[in-house]
Amino acid sequence: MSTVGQTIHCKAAVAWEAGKPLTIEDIEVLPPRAHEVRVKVLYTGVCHTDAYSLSGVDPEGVFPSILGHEGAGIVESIGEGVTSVKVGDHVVALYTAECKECKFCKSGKTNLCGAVRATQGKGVMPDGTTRFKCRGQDLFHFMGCSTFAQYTVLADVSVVAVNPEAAPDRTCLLGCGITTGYGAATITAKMEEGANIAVFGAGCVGLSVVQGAVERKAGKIIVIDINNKKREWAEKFGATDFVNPTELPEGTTIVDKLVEMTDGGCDFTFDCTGNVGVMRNALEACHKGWGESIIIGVAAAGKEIATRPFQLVTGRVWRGCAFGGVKGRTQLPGLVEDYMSGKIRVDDFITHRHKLDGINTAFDDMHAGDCIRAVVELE
Ligand SMILES: NC(=O)C1=CN([C@@H]2O[C@H](COP(=O)(O)OP(=O)(O)OC[C@H]3O[C@@H](n4cnc5c(N)ncnc54)[C@H](OP(=O)(O)O)[C@@H]3O)[C@@H](O)[C@H]2O)C=CC1
Ligand SMILES: N[C@@H](CCC(=O)N[C@@H](CSC=O)C(=O)NCC(=O)O)C(=O)O
Ligand SMILES: [Zn+2]
Ligand SMILES: [Zn+2]
Repeated sequence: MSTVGQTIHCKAAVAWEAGKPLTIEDIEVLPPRAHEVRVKVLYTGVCHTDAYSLSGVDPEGVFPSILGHEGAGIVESIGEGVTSVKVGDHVVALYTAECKECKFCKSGKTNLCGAVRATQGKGVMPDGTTRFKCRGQDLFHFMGCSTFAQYTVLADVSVVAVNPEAAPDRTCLLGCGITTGYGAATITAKMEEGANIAVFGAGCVGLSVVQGAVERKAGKIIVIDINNKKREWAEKFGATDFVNPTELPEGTTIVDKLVEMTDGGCDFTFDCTGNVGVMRNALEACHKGWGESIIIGVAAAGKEIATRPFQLVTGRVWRGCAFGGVKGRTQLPGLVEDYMSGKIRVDDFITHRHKLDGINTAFDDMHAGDCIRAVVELE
């Protein structure tokens, strides 16, 4: 029986309040309205940002909500006016929308898009309402995606169709972590061959920066992580060096160490931890005159970055990027093809797998230190 135009009853992992485990609930998913797409979610990754928002430190965190933003699935139905995808398309959810018409999209200077960002940050669809109900209550959306549900509704600008031959338990990871790191290295950083780089934090994002740097033929690719288990991971993805900052000799800082290893400082550094102290080290480990530090990590509400302005006066550059600077609708299908052809590694990132009812274990995995990405099957 067709579900088109009907409310769908299905399961979802609901975040009722900050800091509490998710609970598996029967929810109602309303039909998509104009310029919206309803997607049967097949797989979702669990990103550090989901844990960040669930913890309660995200200024945009609203509850009750359905988290998840690293998802892949199949279009179940479309609302009026949707032309960019059709029923049956294999799609990836985009937390960085691309409308192709707004000031941002037309600027050619950024992958950020202004079309749905304001409502997305409030946990609602562009018309200000939600498409989820549970126990008689509305549930908020998350990052325009809400992939911890068997069905979700997204704005059409927040969905991209990809090669249906690509396995959705892999393409879901291109919806955030891998694309973010790979894009930061290959799009945001204008990395020349032989550049010396340092990557702070060897999770999915950091290791993806490493694979992007290898692709750009960087020189030294130094990974810094406080967890020694990450050394093997870093080397597997092509890092030339690994440093655990907690094991440096007394009196030697991580900045001293990196400056010494790179004859004066790195050409590019990347923060993939979300720790503002690490962000400062990453900036100060850059080469005088030209070194660029790219902030990727998401820091908690109230946290601020600091450095001596002299660091910038003397030519170091602080910048940041969302989704690696990748334009989702324009560029993600190509990245999926790059995965299919073996140019981008995805399979290696999957260390843990769960069914929807094991989703809280996926959050525990993330904190246990031996997890790069847990993939959750929605069926
Ligand atoms: N800007 C954007 O578009 C995006 C940003 N993010 C953000 O990027 C960051 C990384 O995400 P993800 O890879 O999923 O996270 P992970 O938790 O998988 O990886 C973070 C890594 O950093 C390590 N780490 C923690 N503290 C330090 C420190 N002081 N020095 C060095 N290493 C440290 C962690 O070690 P341990 O294993 O011991 O915890 C872990 O290996 C997060 O802040 C996330 O919110 C994610 C996606 C997109
Ligand atoms: N809601 C947070 C900001 C969180 C944030 O910076 N998100 C990143 C993506 S993290 C993905 O895992 C991002 O894309 N930022 C740009 C954006 O427009 O949201 C807060 O308010 O601090
Ligand atoms: Zn993410
Ligand atoms: Zn736009």
